[in-house]
Amino acid sequence: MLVKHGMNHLTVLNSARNHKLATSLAVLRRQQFLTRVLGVRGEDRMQDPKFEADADNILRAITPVLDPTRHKGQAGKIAVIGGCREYTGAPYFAAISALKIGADLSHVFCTKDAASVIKSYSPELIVHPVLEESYSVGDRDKDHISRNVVAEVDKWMERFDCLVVGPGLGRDPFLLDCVSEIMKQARQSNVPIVVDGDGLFLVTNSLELVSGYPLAILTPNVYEYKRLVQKVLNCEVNDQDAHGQLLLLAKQIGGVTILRKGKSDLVSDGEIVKSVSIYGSPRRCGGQGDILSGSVAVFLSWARQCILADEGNLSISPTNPTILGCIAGSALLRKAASLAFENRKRSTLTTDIIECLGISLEDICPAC
Ligand SMILES: NC(=O)C1=CN([C@@H]2O[C@H](COP(=O)(O)OP(=O)(O)OC[C@H]3O[C@@H](n4cnc5c(N)ncnc54)[C@H](O)[C@@H]3O)[C@@H](O)[C@H]2O)[C@@H](O)CC1
Ligand SMILES: Nc1ncnc2c1ncn2[C@@H]1O[C@H](COP(=O)(O)OP(=O)(O)OP(=O)(O)O)[C@@H](O)[C@H]1O
Ligand SMILES: [Mg+2]
Repeated sequence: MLVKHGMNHLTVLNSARNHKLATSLAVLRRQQFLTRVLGVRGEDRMQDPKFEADADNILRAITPVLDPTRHKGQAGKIAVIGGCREYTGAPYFAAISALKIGADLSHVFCTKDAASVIKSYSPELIVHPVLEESYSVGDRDKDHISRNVVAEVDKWMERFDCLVVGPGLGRDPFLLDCVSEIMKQARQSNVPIVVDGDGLFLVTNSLELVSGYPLAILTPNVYEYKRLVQKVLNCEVNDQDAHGQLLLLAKQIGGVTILRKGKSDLVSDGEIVKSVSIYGSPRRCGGQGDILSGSVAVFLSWARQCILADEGNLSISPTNPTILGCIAGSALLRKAASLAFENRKRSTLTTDIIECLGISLEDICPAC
């Protein structure tokens, strides 16, 4: 085929090398330009040490001691809204991560197709097959079905310390309408919401669901962040002023907390910006964001408990529980990913990282 086009392997290799060289030169020139203009390399500004969170101390401060007088439920009850025909892994990863970190109960609200599959992954999860997609509803009374779906989740709502909306949710319009109603109920009950994956697709198109809700956390990956920036700020992602843009974005959505995932994780509530740059893993296998959303939900719940118990005298800063939850979740995931990679190298998978969550937390705050 190559010969047919008048190229042999050597010419292809040379042209590939030349292309690589030209790209490297272009990157170098751009970095030199930024260094001249900004005084610091653009990428490095995202890892400026003065913004780096004191993640270990935060983890120590908010992780509850294993007190024998506590009863089941006090270490956290998390619910994941997600899981459909296509995706069963994502809600499982989020929900099981919450348990592995130390939450007492982890629920999953998903479609009927997904439920038995998720149950078969683990008997530890409480799985509710309540969500419906358009294909299963057909011409039946959609209003009636929607009311039932929302009521099924709502009867549990008061018990939850945090909802995670989106891992493996899919994008079916009827299902997303029901989830919008569930989010409104959660907000009315003052239940914190971590929005991830397809939940971000929903929220980006219906910002009013989270706008002005201080207990909402958005955890966008690179594409989800791009879509959010385009929608809210009407511009492109600006990595030269990543902190400023994230601050502005969080402020524009009424002070929600945003955890921008990437080489460094950046967190802002519209007032401050913090970064977590602990070395994680070079493996980018799918599912790591799901571990993060489940972890953030648990740490946010623990941070809120701590703040209530200490009546605001927490010895760490910042003190916003959503920011604390994001920092703790991000740091723990990165430590676990690093440990898993040490053992598994290129074959590191999300399930390997989940197995390292416990030991990674143990290293920072021993159970006894
Ligand atoms: N095992 C599982 O069940 C998993 C399910 N997941 C779920 O899958 C659903 C979809 O999430 P994804 O993060 O995969 O989202 P997308 O389906 O939007 O993106 C999938 C991939 O497509 C590419 N892509 C997306 N937008 C792009 C763009 N604008 N330009 C170029 N490339 C682009 C990227 O490589 C991206 O990682 C979510 O519900 C998520 O929670 C993921 O969490 C991964 C694991
Ligand atoms: N380039 C990177 N270098 C180091 N860590 C990264 C990098 N990109 C992402 N991460 C880490 O991986 C975690 C998951 O981020 P990622 O962007 O993979 O999420 P995601 O695409 O939503 O994942 P999922 O597949 O679960 O949907 C983040 O907390 C982040 O710390
Ligand atoms: Mg994701």
